[in-house]
Amino acid sequence: MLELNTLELRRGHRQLVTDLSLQLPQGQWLGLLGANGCGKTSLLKSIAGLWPLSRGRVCFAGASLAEMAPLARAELVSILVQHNQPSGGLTVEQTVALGASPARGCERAALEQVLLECELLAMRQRPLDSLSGGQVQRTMIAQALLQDTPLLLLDEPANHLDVYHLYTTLARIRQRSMSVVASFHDMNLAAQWCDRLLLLGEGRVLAHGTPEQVLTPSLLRQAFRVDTEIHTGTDGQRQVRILGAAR
Ligand SMILES: Nc1ncnc2c1ncn2[C@@H]1O[C@H](COP(=O)(O)OP(=O)(O)OP(=O)(O)O)[C@@H](O)[C@H]1O
Repeated sequence: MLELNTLELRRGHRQLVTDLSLQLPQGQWLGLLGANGCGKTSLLKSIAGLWPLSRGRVCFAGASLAEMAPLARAELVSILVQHNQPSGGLTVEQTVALGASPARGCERAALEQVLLECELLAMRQRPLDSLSGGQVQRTMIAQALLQDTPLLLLDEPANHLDVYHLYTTLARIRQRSMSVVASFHDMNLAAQWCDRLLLLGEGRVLAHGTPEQVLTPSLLRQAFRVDTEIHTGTDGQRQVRILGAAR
């Protein structure tokens, strides 16, 4: 179980999140939504212990992540960050292997498995800086999966991925029964994959709940300054159609 207890998050003088408390049961997915600059990446980094909270605690399985030694934390949490710059000369396989647990080392079978899952076997020897954006993204997702942690943080997992690779990658992560906190710009994608959504804006949490509770025209107008129409599919899933800038 991931627990966020009375979190407050700031960047410089700007307050991004205040008084955020929630619990995410093991295996569930929480989607972060909100306009550019509202604090999705900062919140993910704070959960991972990469950016300090101004107040509050993040606990996983009852232990405070910030108070844990970095190696112990790396056994529990992995993070996919945005704007990955391919580092000089490493191949796909070498880059994925960097995700290996320092305690357990790089287990061959686990490495082969994630290369297979992320459909990287055919390009395993290619230098990362020779790949397309989507191929780099799949490599970085494979690196995070090799860590094999119970909590996975994904900053815009959809970046650069075509619809086939996006769907199959998320479906394979789903099969692993990890808890996931992921930021999305596509609200329909978030509604499809997440059990709960957290909508950020105006320096606070605008809403937290199921996709049905969060994806409403009034909340989306407040968060994104757009008018929307919400449909419910035959499978009961929320579908948002953007009508235009709010009038
Ligand atoms: N390294 C930094 N130093 C100072 N301020 C930063 C830094 N990174 C982000 N910020 C600021 O913190 C705020 C939140 O940024 P953050 O990247 O968390 O937003 P976001 O919701 O992920 O945005 P986007 O949708 O554009 O990716 C923004 O105002 C941003 O300018």
